Amino acid sequence: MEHNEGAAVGSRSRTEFSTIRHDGENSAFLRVFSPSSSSGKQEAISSSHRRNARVPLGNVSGEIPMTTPDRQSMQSPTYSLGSGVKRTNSLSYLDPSTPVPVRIVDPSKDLNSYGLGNVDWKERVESWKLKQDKNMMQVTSKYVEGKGGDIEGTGSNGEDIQMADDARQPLNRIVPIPSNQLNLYRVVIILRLIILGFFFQYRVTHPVKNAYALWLVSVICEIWFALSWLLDQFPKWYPINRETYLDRLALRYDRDGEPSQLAPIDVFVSTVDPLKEPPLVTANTVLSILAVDYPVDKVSCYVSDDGSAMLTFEALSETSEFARKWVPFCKKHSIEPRAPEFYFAQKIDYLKDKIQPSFVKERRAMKREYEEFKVRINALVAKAQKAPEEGWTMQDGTPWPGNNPRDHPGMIQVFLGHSGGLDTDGNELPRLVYVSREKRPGFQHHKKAGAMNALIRVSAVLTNGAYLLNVDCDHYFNNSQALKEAMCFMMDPALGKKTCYVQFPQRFDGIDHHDRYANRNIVFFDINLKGLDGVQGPVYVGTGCCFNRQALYGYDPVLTEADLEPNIIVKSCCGSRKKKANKKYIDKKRALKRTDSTVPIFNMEDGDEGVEEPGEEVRAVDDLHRLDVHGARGLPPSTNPASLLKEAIHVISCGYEDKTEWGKEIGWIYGSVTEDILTGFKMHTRGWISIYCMPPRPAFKGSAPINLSDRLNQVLRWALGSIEILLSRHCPIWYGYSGRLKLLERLAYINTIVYPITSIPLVAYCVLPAICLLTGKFIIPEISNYAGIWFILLFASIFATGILELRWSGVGIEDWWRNEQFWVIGGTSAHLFAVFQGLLKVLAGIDTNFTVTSKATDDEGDFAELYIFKWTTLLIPPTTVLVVNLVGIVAGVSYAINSGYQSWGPLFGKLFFAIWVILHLYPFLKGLLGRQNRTPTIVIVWSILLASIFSLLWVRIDPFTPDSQRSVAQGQCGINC
Ligand SMILES: O=c1ccn([C@@H]2O[C@H](COP(=O)(O)OP(=O)(O)O[C@H]3O[C@H](CO)[C@@H](O)[C@H](O)[C@H]3O)[C@@H](O)[C@H]2O)c(=O)[nH]1
Ligand SMILES: [Mn+2]
Repeated sequence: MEHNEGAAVGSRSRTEFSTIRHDGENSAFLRVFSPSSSSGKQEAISSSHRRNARVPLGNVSGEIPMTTPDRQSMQSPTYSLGSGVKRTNSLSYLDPSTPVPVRIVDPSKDLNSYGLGNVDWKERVESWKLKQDKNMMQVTSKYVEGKGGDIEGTGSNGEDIQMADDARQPLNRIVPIPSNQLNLYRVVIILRLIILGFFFQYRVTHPVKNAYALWLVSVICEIWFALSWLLDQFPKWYPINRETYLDRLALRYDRDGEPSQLAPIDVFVSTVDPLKEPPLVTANTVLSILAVDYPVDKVSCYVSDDGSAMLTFEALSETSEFARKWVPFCKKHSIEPRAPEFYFAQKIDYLKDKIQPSFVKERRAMKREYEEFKVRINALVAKAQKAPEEGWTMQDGTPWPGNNPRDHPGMIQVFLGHSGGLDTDGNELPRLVYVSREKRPGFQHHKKAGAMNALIRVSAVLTNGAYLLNVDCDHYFNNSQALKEAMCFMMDPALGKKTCYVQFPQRFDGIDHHDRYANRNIVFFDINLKGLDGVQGPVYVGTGCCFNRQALYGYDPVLTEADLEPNIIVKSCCGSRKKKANKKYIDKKRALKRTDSTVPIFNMEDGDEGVEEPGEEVRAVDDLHRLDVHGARGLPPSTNPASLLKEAIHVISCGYEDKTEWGKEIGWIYGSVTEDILTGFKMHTRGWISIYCMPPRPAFKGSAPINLSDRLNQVLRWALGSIEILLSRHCPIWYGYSGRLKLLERLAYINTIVYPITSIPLVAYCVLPAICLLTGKFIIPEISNYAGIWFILLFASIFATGILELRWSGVGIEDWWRNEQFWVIGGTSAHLFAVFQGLLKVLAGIDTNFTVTSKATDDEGDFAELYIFKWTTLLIPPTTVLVVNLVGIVAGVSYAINSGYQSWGPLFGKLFFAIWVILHLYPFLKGLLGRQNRTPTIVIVWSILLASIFSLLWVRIDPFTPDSQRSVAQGQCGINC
C-alpha cells in the first residue's frame, strides 16, 4: 500500500508539515513535506499560505528527552503532527506575473521566464551578496588595523614582523615544468605535424589500384585519427604543476588564538542506490568529511539521497553517533585517512617511529568501536534486504515518507552541528544534513545534476557557505587538509576572484595491480588535465571539486586586463619585486574598481600611499585579496531554525525549478549524463578559470568498477553523455563565442565530446588487417624508399611525443600502454554503442538513463570483482574484431606457407597490423575468459590455433625438401589459391 493513501486520511486539512522529534541526544529535526492527497494529485501550498504557515515549533522544543540510549528509537525519529495550514491546489507558488530577473544573462529573454527560482530566491541571493560585501569590508578594516599593529605596534618583536611578512606571501605557486623538457616536447610535436603533412600527401596521391575501397577507407580513417590527435595534443601545450602553502594560509586566516577567518564551506555527498552504493561506503565518506581539518563551525556536510531510502537515513543517523567518537580520535592523533575503513586497513608498524603506547591503546579501542559500528550498519543493511509489503515504517509506526522513491515528499534532517550535542571531547561537530528532494511522477528530476542543484539551494538556506565541494558517495577525503588546499587558491588574492572551481584528480582504491581496464585513468588525470591547467583550467570531473558559489549561481567572473597575466603573485614571489610588477597590481585594482559593480566601494588607495615602500605591492595584493573574503556563515544566529527548515523543504520541491534558469544557466547544467563536463564548460565560456590541485597526498580517493562489464557500462555512460552534449545547444564546436573561452580550452572540450565518434573509424581500421589478410590485398601500395622514410619518421615522431610526454608528466609506461589498450577496447565497444544510442535519443527522443556503478565494499578481497563476468551486448563488437583478426592471421599464414617465400614480405605488414589490433584487445580477451581457473578454455583455443599454424609452417618450410622441388610446387599452387 502506498504511504500516500494511508497518510492522506484526515491529515490533509490538518497539517502541512510533520515534525520529527528533536531529542537532547540527537538534536535532530526532520521536517517532511506532507504527502499528497489520496487522489495522487500534485499539491503544494500557495506562496501566501506558505508564508503564514505556522510551524509547530512547540513540538520541536518540547521533545521527549531521550534518556535511554535506545538505538532503534534514535534511528527512527518520531513524527508529531502539529497544526498547520490548509493546502491549496496550486502546483507551485511561482507567480508568473512577478518578474524575477536576478541577473540578466541574455537581455533578449523574457524576464518572466527568467530567474533563479522565485522572489524568495532572488531576495536570498541579493542579501547573500550584500552580506558578503559587508563582511569583506569588515575584514578589510580589521586587517588594516592588524597590519598596522604588526608592523609598528609590535615592531620590536622580530618574530612578529617575520610573521606579518610571511602572511603576505602568496598561498600557491606554479611550479613550471623544466623548459628543456617542454621545449623538446614542443619541437617534436611540430615535427610530427610536418611529417604528418608529408605522410598524407603521399597517402592521398598513391591509391592502391587493385584495392581502391580498402585504400579509401583507410585514408579516411587516418585523416580522422590525425584530426583527433590534433584535438588531443594541442591543449597539452602549456602543462604546469602547482604547489600550495598551507602554513601561509594558516598564518593569514587561521592564527592560533584568533577566530578563524577561513571561509565556510558546504560539502555535498551524492548517493542514490543503497544496494549499489553500500551505506558503509557512504558512512566512511561522511566520517572523513566530519573529521576534516577545518574549523568545525565552517564545515557542513549535506548528503543527497536520491533513492529516498530509509536505510540511508538510518545509516546516517548511526554515522552521526559514531562521529562523536571518531572525529576527536582523528584530530587528537592527526591520523590519515579519516575514513575508518581505509584507516584501519593500513598496516601500522608498532615498532617503528616510537608510537606512543597510549595511542596504540586508543587505536585498538577505536578499532573495536568501528567494528561494532560496522555490525550495526550491516544489520541495517540486512534488515533492508526485503521491503515489507506495506513499505518501511519508522520506530513510532509512522510510515517512512520515502517508500516510493519516485513519488515522495522532500525530506530534510539535520544531525550534529551547533545544537546537536558535542563529541566525546566536548567539542562541536560539523553539521550533517540529510536531504532527499521531493520526487513526483511527471517531473524531470535530472539525475545527479538535479540532486546537486537541490543541495545548492538547501545549503543556501541553512548554512550558505561561500564555497561548495562535492564528492560522490564513494569518494572519501583521503587528505584531511583537502579543504585548506582548495582555499589556498580560492582565498588567494590573484586567483580567487576568477576561479570557478578547484578540481582535484580522482584517485582510486582497490584497483587490480595492473589496472587492466585503465580504471585509474592516469593519462587523463596526470597529462591532459595538467595541460589544461596551463590554459584555462581542468574540466570538472564530477567529484572532488571545490566550487565558488558565485560561479554556480551563474555569475560572470571579475575579469580585468591584468588577467591576461597568468599569475602575478608568482612573479613577485620569484624575486622580481620591481616597479613594473608593482604597477600591475595598482592597475589591476583600478580595473577591478572600474569594471566590477559588485565590489563594495571603499577607499583602497588609503593604505596604499607611499608606493616606494618595499613589499608594497604585496600589501596592495592583500587589499585586493580582501575583496575575496566571502562572508562568514551567511545567516544570523537568530534566524528561526523552524522557518529555515520550512524554506529548505520548499526549495527542494520538484516544481521549484519550473520556468527558471536552474540547470540552464544556474547550478549544475542539465542535458547530459556527464553533467560534470557540461557544468564546467559553461563556467569556462563565461571566462572563469579553474585550478588543478594535486597535493602529494591524494586529496580524495574513490572506487572504480574493476570488472570488464561494469567498466564498459561506465565508459558507455560517459561517451553517451558526450554525444548528448555534441548534439545539444551547448556543443563546444558552436557554443560560447563571447571570446572568453580560450581556443585551446575549446579544443579540449571538443575533444571530450567528439571522441566517441572515433569509434567508427577505429572499428573499420581494426577490421582492415583481417580483410587484408583474407583477401591478400593491402591498404598501402608497394612502398618506395622515399615513402618508406615518411612512414618510419611518422612512427618515430609518435613514439617520441609519447616518451617526452611521459617524461614531463611522470606517468609510467605501463599506465600509458593500458590507456592505449583501453582506447581500443572502449572504442570498439562502448563508444560505438554510445554514438548510436545518442543518435537514437535525438531522433526518437528516448531518454538515457544513469546506470550507477556498483561500489564494492571489498570484503571478498583478492580482486574477486575483477573476474565477475556479466554478459552485455557491448562485448560483441570487440569479440568480433578479435576473432576476425585471429582468423585472418591463420588464413594469411597458411596462405603464405602455401605460396612460398616471396609472399612472406607483404604478409609481414598485414601480420604486424593484425597483431597490433590483438595486442590492444588483449586485456579484453582476458576479461572475456574470466578467472584463472577457467583459463583452460583459452589455452585450448590458443593451442589449437598455434598448433595448426606451426604444423602448417613445418610442412611448408620442410627443411628436408630441396629448393628446386619447392619452387615447382609453388608454380603449381598459383597466387590466389
Ligand atoms: O540520479 C542520480 C544518479 C547518480 N547520482 C550520483 O552520482 C554519482 C556518480 O555516480 P557513479 O555511478 O559513481 O558514476 P561514475 O562513473 O563513477 O562517476 C563519474 O562520472 C559521473 C558522470 O557520468 C560524475 O557524475 C561523477 O561525479 C564521476 O565520479 C554517485 O554519487 C551517485 O550517487 C545521483 O545522485 N543521482
Ligand atoms: Mn563512481
